[in-house]
Amino acid sequence: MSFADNGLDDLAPNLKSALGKAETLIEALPWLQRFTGSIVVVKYGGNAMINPELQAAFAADMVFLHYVGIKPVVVHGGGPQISSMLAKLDIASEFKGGLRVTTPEAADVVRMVLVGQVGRQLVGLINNHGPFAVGMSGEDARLFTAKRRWADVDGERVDVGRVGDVASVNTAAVDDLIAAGRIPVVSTVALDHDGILYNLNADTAAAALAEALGAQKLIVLTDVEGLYENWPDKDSLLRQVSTDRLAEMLPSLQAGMVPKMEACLRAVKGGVPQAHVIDGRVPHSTLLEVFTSEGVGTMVQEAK
Ligand SMILES: Nc1ncnc2c1ncn2[C@@H]1O[C@H](COP(=O)(O)OP(=O)(O)O)[C@@H](O)[C@H]1O
Ligand SMILES: CC(=O)N[C@@H](CCC(=O)OP(=O)(O)O)C(=O)O
Repeated sequence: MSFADNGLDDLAPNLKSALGKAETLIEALPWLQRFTGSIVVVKYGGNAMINPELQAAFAADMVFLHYVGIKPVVVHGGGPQISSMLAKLDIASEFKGGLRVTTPEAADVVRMVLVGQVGRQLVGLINNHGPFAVGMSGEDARLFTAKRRWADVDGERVDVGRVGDVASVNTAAVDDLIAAGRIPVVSTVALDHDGILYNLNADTAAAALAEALGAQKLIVLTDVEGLYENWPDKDSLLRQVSTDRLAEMLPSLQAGMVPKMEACLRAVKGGVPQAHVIDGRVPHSTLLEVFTSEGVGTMVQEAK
């Protein structure tokens, strides 16, 4: 029963509205109890960084999580930002199986854009609230060691150049930052054992990091409401999908959804209890996911 329905009809409108806010806060209580002290890995996709207001709202959400005792770790993308820089530099670029075909020259541009632009900007927005965010790339303290990755195009293994998978994760530096009350902001480039630079898909890297950190949740912000069973039929949004069903669906998925849903599957199979794909175009969608009973987007979990 809501406060407003509780025989309080003659209350002044401002007090009614305040009671509504109290209701919202109290709805968060079970979720605060459940997630306080937990690590939540949040992947912020380049397509969800639509405008400065949304980016600022995202940054505020991370700081909110921090203040309520949740430990957010941000892994950011930047696909559109990389594409626009490659176009400016007149370097051709295409995707195969959801992965960017990456020449050595393009890998340098990926590093420049992710580490030097997108990561910096996010760190700055979070730090508008206090000295919380520290940016790092997969190269720093050898967070990720990369190994070469091939794309899967209609069941065929396709060479996409300097695209890496995560061979191993060394969480030491991220652990230190979390222990110091900081918010790590991770850019997804990494070196392999021979020191060669690789471009990691940010969903893939976020999943590997969530698994290695023992995160309670992986939240992936993108530019659709979630996973649609029959894309692009907007009535086919899945609110929940089991790992078994997702594994069956994977071969039929298209474009960016392929690495994204592979990543969610990998995280949950690797012990992360829940992975969520949510709409980053909605301000504060992360808070809606974590603190409301109905959540938002698509949740992936093991079949019970
Ligand atoms: N089954 C599906 N459900 C939802 N989106 C899909 C599906 N299949 C393909 N897509 C496409 O995948 C896109 C998200 O992937 P991507 O562009 O790589 O996002 P991001 O930059 O957030 O990682 C959506 O905008 C949509 O066009
Ligand atoms: C190998 C590969 O495709 N890497 C991605 C890295 C950035 C990324 O993943 O960004 P989004 O999350 O915004 O898609 C790329 O070059 O676009």
